[in-house]
Amino acid sequence: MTNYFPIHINIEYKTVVIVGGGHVATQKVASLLPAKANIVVVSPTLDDSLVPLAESGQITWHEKEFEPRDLDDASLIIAATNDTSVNEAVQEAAQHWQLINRTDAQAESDFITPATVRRGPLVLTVSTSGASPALARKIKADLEEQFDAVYDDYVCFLQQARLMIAAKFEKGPQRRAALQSLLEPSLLEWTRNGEIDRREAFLQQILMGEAR
Ligand SMILES: C[C@@]1(CC(=O)O)c2cc3[nH]c(cc4nc(cc5[nH]c(cc(n2)[C@H]1CCC(=O)O)[C@@](C)(CC(=O)O)[C@@H]5CCC(=O)O)C(CC(=O)O)=C4CCC(=O)O)c(CCC(=O)O)c3CC(=O)O
Ligand SMILES: NC(=O)C1=CN([C@@H]2O[C@H](COP(=O)(O)OP(=O)(O)OC[C@H]3O[C@@H](n4cnc5c(N)ncnc54)[C@H](O)[C@@H]3O)[C@@H](O)[C@H]2O)C=CC1
Repeated sequence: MTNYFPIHINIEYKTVVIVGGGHVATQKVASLLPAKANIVVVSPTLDDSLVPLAESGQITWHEKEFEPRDLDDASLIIAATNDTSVNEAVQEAAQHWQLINRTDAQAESDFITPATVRRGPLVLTVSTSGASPALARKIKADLEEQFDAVYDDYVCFLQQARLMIAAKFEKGPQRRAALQSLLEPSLLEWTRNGEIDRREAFLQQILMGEAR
């Protein structure tokens, strides 16, 4: 089994070439869109759900069969056709500095893509290292329930509060204690209930050095 190294790549405006425009390509596009990648799909056909994205310019569709020069500007490459020989040709054409995901051949891949839950800045990813993609998907569904939509606002609040604490306290035990007290579970509940005043009052107490 490969022990993959998990990283979060800043792929903004970098080119990701997806060869193939079917069901699997659609899943990969969905996880690339929030990362603001420059998504290029090379495929003679395009899944219905991708057509509006191509029309609105959110992805670029090259309506053609794969050729090696399609990879010229790619930082990442995803080979997602239903034809093994084409996926092999994509792999063959990739330069050594380009990272490739063979959606049909994990052992040949430089990287694999996890199942992902996004809640604003909070990003939860699940991988089974390819052992069971279906399990990764199921755990994702469980996480979506456990970490519901309110976490978006909650983590944004924590981010702002952390900046305020960092501006107020020097690095050291007092700052650490203040940051620790932000994890008081009531803050999540108040966020959930829209009790923003209570949340704010609690933060002000922390900033006054009254962290418990
Ligand atoms: C290795 C990896 C490479 C890669 O693609 O990155 C890979 C490979 C393969 N997947 C296959 C099948 C399925 N994949 C899914 C679903 C997902 N697959 C994803 C990732 C990965 N799939 C990478 C490892 C991830 C990990 O486990 O850590 C997810 C998590 C994320 C994503 O696609 O971005 C996404 C959930 C998206 C979401 O819900 O968010 C389902 C379930 C479903 O669709 O409902 C099935 C059918 C059930 C099953 O087979 O288990 C096959 C066999 C194809 C065949 O036999 O025809 C291969 C090929 C092989 O095993 O070599
Ligand atoms: N990683 C994953 O999560 C999964 C991977 N797979 C693998 O991914 C492969 C693709 O599956 P789907 O997307 O469901 O197939 P699909 O049939 O929906 O899509 C295949 C796409 O490849 C395009 N294509 C075919 N020949 C091409 C060429 N020469 N150049 C460019 N594009 C070409 C087709 O036009 C089509 O758009 C499967 O064969 C399977 O091995 C399957 C399920 C899940």
